[in-house]
Amino acid sequence: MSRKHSKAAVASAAASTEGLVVGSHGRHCIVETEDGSRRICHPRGKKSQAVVGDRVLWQAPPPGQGEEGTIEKVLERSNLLYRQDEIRTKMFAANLDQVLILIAAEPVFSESQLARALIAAEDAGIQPIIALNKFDLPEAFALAWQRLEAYRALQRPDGSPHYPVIPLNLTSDDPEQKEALMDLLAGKRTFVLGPSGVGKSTLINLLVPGAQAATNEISRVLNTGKHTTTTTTWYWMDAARTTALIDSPGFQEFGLYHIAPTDLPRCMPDIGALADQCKFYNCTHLHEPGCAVMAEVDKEGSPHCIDPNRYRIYAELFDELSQMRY
Ligand SMILES: Nc1nc2c(ncn2[C@@H]2O[C@H](COP(=O)(O)OP(=O)(O)OP(=O)(O)O)[C@@H](O)[C@H]2O)c(=O)[nH]1
Ligand SMILES: [Zn+2]
Repeated sequence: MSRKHSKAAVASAAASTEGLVVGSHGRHCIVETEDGSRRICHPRGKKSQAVVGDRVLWQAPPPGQGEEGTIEKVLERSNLLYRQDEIRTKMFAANLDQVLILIAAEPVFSESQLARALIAAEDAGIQPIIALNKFDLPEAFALAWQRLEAYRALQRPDGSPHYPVIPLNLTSDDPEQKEALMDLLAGKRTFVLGPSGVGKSTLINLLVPGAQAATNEISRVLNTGKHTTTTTTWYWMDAARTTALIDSPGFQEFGLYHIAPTDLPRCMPDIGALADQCKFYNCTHLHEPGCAVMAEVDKEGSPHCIDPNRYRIYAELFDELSQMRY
């Protein structure tokens, strides 16, 4: 082989291929190629640290050097869902269409955690859907549904619901419920977020044929002899690979350190709808005279009435995010 030819051969062997990150564990990832096959890849450097949902350019190893590839480049993301506290940033997933926030009649959900998840999704520009599971527990469900009233009432300027809020009973095999869920998810990449015990595994098993097998496969591939902790997992719901559910481990605290306190109204639509009518353009809506937001808190009968719990969450977050900054 001429020198020129061998150079070309090396270049083509080392050519990068596009792939989708479908699993991650620590710093390594599982990349799915166009033909659906999967392999472990390691980031080349700090800049190529990928998360589930990322499109990446990856390279196979040179012949004789095993199966594991390298991620050369993370392609530009359309969005990234993450949380951040004083110490670290935790990236959930990238390039999402929707976040399904799953809560349940039991265990009782934290409204503050729900509000935080909604704020993070708004900030990332990802459509949130709230699903309240376990409607077969009538008393607890009625209470929880009531607690969601402020969320159910939120509307976009055209009168459509700002957050779809859907009741579920995931232990039932009602075909209509399944069909409605399929319709909601069809053709989209949906990240499932929710505390422990709400029914995330039940949801995945209901909608993803062979989910357990897929999970086992990912653990098998990732488990290189070490103990494998929970990971974020991508599931295709259809053979054509157009609809995806992404499941992640639960979390304790949802830090929003990446959001400036003055950005909160933009991410809380009920507050944001009034924020530009305050007397002062830089009103914090906490104490200023002529504040249009404060005037509407718990104002019965007003179409712009702000739920007092929502306002309390706003004020607490404003305080928390301001303190973290100084
Ligand atoms: N009554 C009732 N129980 C449900 C429903 N959906 C799920 N469960 C039960 O709730 C419990 C928790 O469900 P999982 O699917 O394991 O919840 P998870 O969110 O995956 O929880 P973790 O594994 O802890 O993250 C299980 O015992 C389920 O059988 C429902 O609609 N009604
Ligand atoms: Zn104000």
